[in-house]
Amino acid sequence: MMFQYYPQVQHSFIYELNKDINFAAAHFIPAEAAGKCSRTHGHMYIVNVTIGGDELDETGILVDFKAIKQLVCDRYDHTLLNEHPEFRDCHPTTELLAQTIGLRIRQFLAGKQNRPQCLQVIVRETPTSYVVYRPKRVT
Ligand SMILES: Nc1nc2c(c(=O)[nH]1)N=C([C@H](O)[C@H](O)COP(=O)(O)OP(=O)(O)OP(=O)(O)O)CN2
Ligand SMILES: [Zn+2]
Repeated sequence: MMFQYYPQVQHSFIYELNKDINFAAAHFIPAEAAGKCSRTHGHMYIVNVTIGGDELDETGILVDFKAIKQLVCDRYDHTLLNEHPEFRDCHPTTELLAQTIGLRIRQFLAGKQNRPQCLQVIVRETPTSYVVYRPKRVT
């Protein structure tokens, strides 16, 4: 496992949890401007999710690391991203994948009594390209 430098997100929560997730997927960007990326190709996506909160649950955790991994991998690992309904009307760019993962995690966390918040999602598509998505805070 490679340890990486991650951009930090500012917050005042007591707890901050980070989960690294890797998955393999294919995609294509069906736009003339995308050049070679308009052809189907694959990536080993590297995702980092940051979650904050002030309260732990009855088990003593903010949120289960495994649950965060499953949310992402069960949906996207070894799939063609373009075939998912969330990318029917938009392209599976790094930006929109990060946003989609962020929204998915936010929906999952909304059901938790201890109210953890998704603070940041980083999606690395290649060794030289990554996007940081920071959802607007709901207060
Ligand atoms: N802002 C974005 N730009 C590009 C995206 C994207 O999602 N958002 N995606 C691509 C392609 O999908 C491509 O897979 C990644 O492109 P790139 O970083 O250019 O890949 P390289 O390995 O060729 O990078 P080098 O640093 O030149 O080796 C393109 N752009
Ligand atoms: Zn690509």
